[in-house]
Amino acid sequence: MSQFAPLKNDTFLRALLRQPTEYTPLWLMRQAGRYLPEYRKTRSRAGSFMGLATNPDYATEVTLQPLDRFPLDAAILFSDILTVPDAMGLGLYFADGEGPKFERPLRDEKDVMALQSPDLEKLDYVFKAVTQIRTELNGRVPLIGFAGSPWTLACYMVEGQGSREFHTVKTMLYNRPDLMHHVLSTNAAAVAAYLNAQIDAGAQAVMIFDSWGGALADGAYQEFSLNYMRQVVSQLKREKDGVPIPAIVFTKGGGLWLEQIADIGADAVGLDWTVNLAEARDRIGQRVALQGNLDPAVLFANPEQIRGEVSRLLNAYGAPQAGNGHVFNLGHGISQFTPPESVAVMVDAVHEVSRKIRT
Ligand SMILES: Cc1c2[nH]c(c1CCC(=O)O)Cc1[nH]c(c(CCC(=O)O)c1C)Cc1[nH]c(c(CCC(=O)O)c1C)Cc1[nH]c(c(C)c1CCC(=O)O)C2
Repeated sequence: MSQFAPLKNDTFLRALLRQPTEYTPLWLMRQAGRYLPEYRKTRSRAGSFMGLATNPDYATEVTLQPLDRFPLDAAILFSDILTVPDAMGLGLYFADGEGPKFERPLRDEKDVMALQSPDLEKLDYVFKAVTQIRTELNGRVPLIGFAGSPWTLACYMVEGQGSREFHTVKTMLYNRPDLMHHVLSTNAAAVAAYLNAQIDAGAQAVMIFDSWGGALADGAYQEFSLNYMRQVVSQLKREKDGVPIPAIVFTKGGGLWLEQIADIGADAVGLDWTVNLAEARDRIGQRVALQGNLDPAVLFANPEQIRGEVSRLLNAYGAPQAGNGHVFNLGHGISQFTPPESVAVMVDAVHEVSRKIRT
């Protein structure tokens, strides 16, 4: 028996498991974030992004904010993928107005060989937040846990920050593939342990974000990103208290490799907005559920256009049939400049139009 309240809305979990649903469930990548004035308020009280993420009370508060505004079908833990390399000792910080950075990036053989899977104690604030969020959700909707892919984490760990060209990490990949593989297998072990601890703490589905897999060449993608996501997925707990825990994998820019991504053992594959949803359904929709894939920029348009684009996507997928399933989402994280009213229009349109398509 679970210590948590029973789920009142399990539409999201059923869609991931390719079971019938009355409508298409949705949630949004980065649904808790700067486009919400209440998020900005809590963030200024906390002082910084990490101040929010490391305090389970704040993390719970901001996780629930988008759900109080919109009838979304899932909550996602408020945290960041870079908490794992931080716990490995790389020293994560956010400089004002810039993205995330590491004080001690992996620069040479000595740095790489010293890398170890982190003591999960150091990430206890994450697991505490998971349990507190699940408790306060009180069965409203399922809670998603997440982690970065081994490759995407390695990009930040070697570059020391975000990058456009990935000069440093790709130099290591081609020049010293042995070192690259050492980083990636350490990351894979860390990510699997981290996701399993989130599942133990109460996460009801998990997602692996491979934001930079699409920066790799064909061949390199399979060797340096996909292989390690497969390792992670194969080590995940797929059940808790007798209930399945679905796993979602998302490679941004992975459209060319959908069949291979669908083959690594996850329940669902996330799609960015460059992918045609009807084609993706035909290619892999009987093997995995699909999640996506509205261009986040659609939310800058007027309500009529938003409803039109939502309807176009839902119709491209069509009515889910036996053996397939669709979770609506954006093709990448929501922009901080999104008007919250546009999100309300989109959420209502997804529920309304998808009910109609089913009848
Ligand atoms: C690459 C990556 C990161 N973080 C993440 C990824 C993978 C997904 C993707 O590709 O977007 C994942 C992430 N980051 C965050 C979440 C929270 C859950 C959610 O609501 O989806 C998730 C799932 C919060 C966050 N993580 C961050 C913010 C903004 C920080 C702030 O409040 O100032 C949020 C809400 C910071 C962050 N963290 C990261 C970056 C590049 C940034 C800066 C982004 C920016 O400035 O827009 C690394």
